Amino acid sequence: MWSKKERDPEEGKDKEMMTAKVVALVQNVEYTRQCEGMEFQITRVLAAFRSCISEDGQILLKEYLSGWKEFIKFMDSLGMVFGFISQETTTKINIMNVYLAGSSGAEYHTLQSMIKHELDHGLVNFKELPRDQVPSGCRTLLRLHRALKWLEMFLYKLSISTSQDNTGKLCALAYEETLAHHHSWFVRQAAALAFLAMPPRRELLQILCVHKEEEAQFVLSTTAKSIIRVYDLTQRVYEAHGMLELP
Ligand SMILES: CCCCCCCC/C=C\CCCCCCCC(=O)N[C@@H](COP(=O)(O)O)[C@H](O)/C=C/CCCCCCCCCCCCC
Repeated sequence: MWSKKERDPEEGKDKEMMTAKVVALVQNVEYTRQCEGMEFQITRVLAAFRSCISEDGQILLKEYLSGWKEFIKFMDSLGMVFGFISQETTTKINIMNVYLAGSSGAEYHTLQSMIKHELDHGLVNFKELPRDQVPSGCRTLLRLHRALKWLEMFLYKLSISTSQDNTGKLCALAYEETLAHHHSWFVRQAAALAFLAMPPRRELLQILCVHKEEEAQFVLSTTAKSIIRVYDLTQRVYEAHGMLELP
């Protein structure tokens, strides 16, 4: 897995290196030309996750969710087999958007303000999920947060893979190590079937507008590191409030 130094390239001199790498990728004329016309663009994921941590260390929910909306385009490009995953992600994003657009929308500007608002108003259920209530923003975002760990693990495995590796197996291994224990038996079976339909590595990299091996490592590791920063900060905030196991 990514080393500690790699996990937080924003510290010290690595901050300039990380920012320079992201800028280099986004401004790479040849790379961005390769992406023209593509529905899913990894550079939009980069931009979203790079911009969702404010200067004072807040997680900006609008930007966070815009990164997830780009992920849905990726899943939709993989076909119907991934439809239930895409639909589930859309459902979670829609719940969040109702809160961001609602009468208390200002309280949902950041993860931290959302947690304070929902705790202050007794909106977070620590014991069970009442079926007759809209799930809280804290609980809903936690589900997306957990999935980011899967993505981090999958991107890492993909970044060190070769053309001989089976991407479905990489998906499944990352899923077993991160998300599976949060899911029901039925969901785990459905996910396992979806992984069988994962396109080969070469096709996946084409969706990422990557046509050279050396580009793959750079694009995947740069993307992963922008996601890791958000994941790690979100994890610390949830942990500080004892909210990592919200039902
Ligand atoms: C080459 C890489 C480019 C990056 C693009 C990757 C985009 C995909 C990123 C993440 C996809 C996973 C999102 C799934 C959200 C799951 C939320 C969740 O856990 N929901 C469960 C719990 O919710 P509650 O029931 O407690 O409300 C829900 O029960 C599960 C529903 C079924 C869907 C879960 C399937 C999880 C599969 C994870 C592997 C994703 C494979 C995507 C392949 C691109």
